[in-house]
Amino acid sequence: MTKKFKIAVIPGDGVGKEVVAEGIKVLDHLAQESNGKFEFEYDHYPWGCEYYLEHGKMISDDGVEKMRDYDAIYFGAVGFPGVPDHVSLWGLRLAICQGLDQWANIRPVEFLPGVPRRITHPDADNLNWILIRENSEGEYSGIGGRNFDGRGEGKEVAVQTSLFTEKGCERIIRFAFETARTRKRKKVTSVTKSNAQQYGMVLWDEVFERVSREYPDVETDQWLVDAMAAQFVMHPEELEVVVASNLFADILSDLGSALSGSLGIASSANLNPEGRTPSMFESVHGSAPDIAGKGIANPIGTIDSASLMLDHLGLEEEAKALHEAIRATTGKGILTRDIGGNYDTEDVTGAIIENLSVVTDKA
Ligand SMILES: NC(=O)c1ccc[n+]([C@@H]2O[C@H](COP(=O)([O-])OP(=O)(O)OC[C@H]3O[C@@H](n4cnc5c(N)ncnc54)[C@H](O)[C@@H]3O)[C@@H](O)[C@H]2O)c1
Ligand SMILES: O=C(O)C[C@@H](O)C(=O)O
Ligand SMILES: [K+]
Ligand SMILES: [Mn+2]
Repeated sequence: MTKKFKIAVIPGDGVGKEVVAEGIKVLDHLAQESNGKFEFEYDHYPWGCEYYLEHGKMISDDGVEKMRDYDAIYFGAVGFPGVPDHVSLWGLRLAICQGLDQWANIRPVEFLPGVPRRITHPDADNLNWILIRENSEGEYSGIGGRNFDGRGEGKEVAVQTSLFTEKGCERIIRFAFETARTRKRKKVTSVTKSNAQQYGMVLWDEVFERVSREYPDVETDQWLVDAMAAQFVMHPEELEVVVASNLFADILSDLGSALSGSLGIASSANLNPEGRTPSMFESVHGSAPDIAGKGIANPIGTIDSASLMLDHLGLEEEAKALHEAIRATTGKGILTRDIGGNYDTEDVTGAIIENLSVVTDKA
């Protein structure tokens, strides 16, 4: 019997629209070639900054609730000049991630063959680490305010509060340890700034130490975020599973992707690990207004996120084949401009689809 997966598609803004269209081509190809094993049924949602300019909101009132009907959400990117970034981000990505309690955001840092990397490590081909971003609280609690009594120009104040709960820390830290158990080295590095952030991040550290005692088979390491940024560059071979707060992991994931070549190749999954709600798959990068509409965006981050989605849907073989096809494509030098090539978005997708047939024929 054919398995049917219902996918909500939210291309969003800027290059998000371009790269999601490419990801759908790849998914369609896989479904076509599956000999009736599975198919995808997509619903496209027009949410984003254009929608906001027309309707005064980033997503329809029942939008987040509607997402519960799907097996997964495939997301592009949000944000575009003309709508303040905090309005677009809170109105769409965070509304969905927090509304559906997608509390674990996984962001692999991968060194693809043929992609010039900005790291001098002699064994860069074998580097491969994964960032685990707390995705529900921390610096993204949204607690705060401005202009409490209209103090007037030059006297404004703003309060922005982080929220760390023991439950929130524990579930993401435990998730990191469980992830480490599935990997080669079995090592978790926890990143905080608990010298300066003496409440929330000290709580995080305490939870880390407590949970780590339940995983004696997993090696642990703890770093302050500033030193960790340097470690990313100096000793990437020491990294395997890196767990950090919402904001720190956000920043470190851009650093990791840049070291591996470009923001354009980094994939991610916003997971509700309990499976109570659908998870959302998207690139790490944003809407890239500087290159939007030119057909030159790198589609790999979004296509590789589709591979994470396939894996999540139980299509492990297809996920692996897609990932291998991406590696074969970069290995052959089919690269967009951000990674030193001259190919357009569609060329890369075409090559991935071509390589996919080669990979699946071999299997
Ligand atoms: N998850 C998301 O939807 C998400 C993530 C990051 C930023 N944003 C939003 O996106 C907008 C732009 O943010 P930004 O400029 O800080 O970050 P960005 O990731 O959009 O772009 C940063 C740089 O990386 C390049 N880049 C990004 N994706 C690329 C791709 N696929 N191929 C080639 N080059 C690529 C861009 O051209 C740009 O020079 C803002 O509104 C921001 O809030 C959204
Ligand atoms: O931090 C965010 O939520 C926006 C963006 O920078 C991201 O990485 O998804
Ligand atoms: K994105
Ligand atoms: Mn980011």
